[in-house]
Amino acid sequence: MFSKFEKLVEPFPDEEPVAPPRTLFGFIWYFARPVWPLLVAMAALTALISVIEVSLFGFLGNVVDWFGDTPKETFLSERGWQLAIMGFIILIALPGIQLIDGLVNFQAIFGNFPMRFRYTMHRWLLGHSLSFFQDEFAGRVSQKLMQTALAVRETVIKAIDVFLYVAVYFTGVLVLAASSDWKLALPFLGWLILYAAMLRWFIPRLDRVAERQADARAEMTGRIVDAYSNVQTVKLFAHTRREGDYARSSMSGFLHTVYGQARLITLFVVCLQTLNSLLLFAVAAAGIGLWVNDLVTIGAIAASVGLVLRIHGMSQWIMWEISALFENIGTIRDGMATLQLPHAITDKPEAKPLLVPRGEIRFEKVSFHYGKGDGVLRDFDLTIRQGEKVGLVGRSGAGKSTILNLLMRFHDVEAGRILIDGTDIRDVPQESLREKIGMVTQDTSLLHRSIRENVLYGRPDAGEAALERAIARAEASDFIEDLRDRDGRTGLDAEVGERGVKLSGGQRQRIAIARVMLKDAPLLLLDEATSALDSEVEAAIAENLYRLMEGKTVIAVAHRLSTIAALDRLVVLDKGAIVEEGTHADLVARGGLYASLWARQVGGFLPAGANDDDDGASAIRAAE
Ligand SMILES: Nc1ncnc2c1ncn2[C@@H]1O[C@H](COP(=O)(O)OP(=O)(O)OP(=O)(O)O)[C@@H](O)[C@H]1O
Repeated sequence: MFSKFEKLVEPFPDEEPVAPPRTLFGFIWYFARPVWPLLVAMAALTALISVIEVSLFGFLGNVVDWFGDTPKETFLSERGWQLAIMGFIILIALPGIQLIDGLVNFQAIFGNFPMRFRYTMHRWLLGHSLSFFQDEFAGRVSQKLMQTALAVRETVIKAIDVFLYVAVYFTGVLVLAASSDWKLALPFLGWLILYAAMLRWFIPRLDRVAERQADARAEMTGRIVDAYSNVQTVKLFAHTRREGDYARSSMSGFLHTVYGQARLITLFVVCLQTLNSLLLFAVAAAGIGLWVNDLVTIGAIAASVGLVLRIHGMSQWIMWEISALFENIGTIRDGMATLQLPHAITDKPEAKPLLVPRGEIRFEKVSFHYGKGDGVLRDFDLTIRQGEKVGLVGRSGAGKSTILNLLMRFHDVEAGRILIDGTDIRDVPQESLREKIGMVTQDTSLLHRSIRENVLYGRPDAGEAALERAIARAEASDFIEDLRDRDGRTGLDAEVGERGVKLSGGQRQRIAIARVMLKDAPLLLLDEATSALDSEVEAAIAENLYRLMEGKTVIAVAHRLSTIAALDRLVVLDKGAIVEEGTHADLVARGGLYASLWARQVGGFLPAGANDDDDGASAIRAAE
């Protein structure tokens, strides 16, 4: 029975996720729509339970009246069948309905609904461009994903539960009281009006305080997380105490909002108790007055007092449910600001996979400034022929990484175009573009998985032999053999820790190189690909790296010029424009920017032979 209900909602739908709607209602409905029949069923069951509960009080009143007007001898024969029906409702029908309600609520919706949200939105978020994740903290995005999923579920369920239950229940109460005498309904009506006024006054205030509290909580958590994630800097500057004080000021800001909230709660509880006492008093007084004048029966008074006591407990519940509802709506609004952002870089619907028969890369009048209007790349032209190996050289901030990132389409160019074998990279699916490019970056963070999974990321279907060959070519076999993680897994199966922190920078970079070797894509981008390696390992890898470059078009960026001096052509950038081009020997001979950069790297003088028109190899040796 449980599993039948658990299968009513598919938590992992196949459909490709699309941008969720921008309005609050649209956003909630987008996720609620697939389960609407269950929500309708839940609403109907809630209404039914509510009607039964009120009618139980009505029945209680009748029983009290029967005690007075039916002789004991004939009581069972006269009232037996009515008692049996009520017994059936109490013992069989009500628990049965509550069971179905529970199955729909907990088995079908409770777990599946938020998981469906998370799965859909996670896939949507993964489609965002790199700059989305650079602007947002990863932790913040994932927290929003988790929280908003629960908030959407709670909002939908609470909205049905509270509003429907309350509407049906109070209508039932008024009808029941009025059916004895309309005057008996007056205290309930009065209570309802005052209660609504109270909610109107308290809820917006609680809502505002909850919003301030959420901000204060985010600030407090942010400061604490910042300190933990930069703990090395904190220790380096011996600022442990200062960090404590820094967090303390945000903690006291948070505490302030808690005090504000607690004051409102105390005030609310006192007001509600007073109102409920007034209701009890008014119903009892009205009941006695009406009974004295023979206008109502004892049973009606018993039923009314029963209802008052029930309302006593319920009114507090409603208040918390409504303020929780507002809190959840606040969470959704907050989450929506991040989750519904449209993808900045999208594939054209008619995009066809990229084909790279030759591997020519062409930048045509490319301008790009990270949306700042100016200052990074302007009218940049560069053609890299099939199989050519080009090194990009320039001072820090010249725009080298930007060029590689544009080619990967991590950002879209603001003007001009980038062509691969004549195809504009905006006309092909991003995945097919990136499948054709192998890239090793300076700051390699690994996935929090095993070494094997990290390397296989380059080509998930690669066999064991190919995997081991790639690792050997990246000079990574030795250190991998010695690895052991906390759970005792060794070698390729050892986990690397979050972002690969348990490995040295050079080890991480070798894994990244192995991954790209395994991928074996026709275009290769190396952005400071060997910067974290010591000279010995770098020299050992260099040969394999050159072998990997064979037949591929390569763009390499390196500050250590010796690592790229031997490439076919060096392109020297300054402030986003090409200022020099040529082989290492040409450029050194020219005595321009490259020559001065090179001279500084080899110790303030040009090495012997650097001016000769060799392939730069002697210069490299001199620089080492
Ligand atoms: N995500 C970004 N948002 C805004 N501006 C950026 C961003 N990334 C880089 N920049 C700016 O673009 C310019 C070029 O940066 P880029 O990283 O391409 O230079 P680089 O030549 O690779 O430098 P380095 O050698 O230090 O890595 C710099 O002025 C930098 O501040």
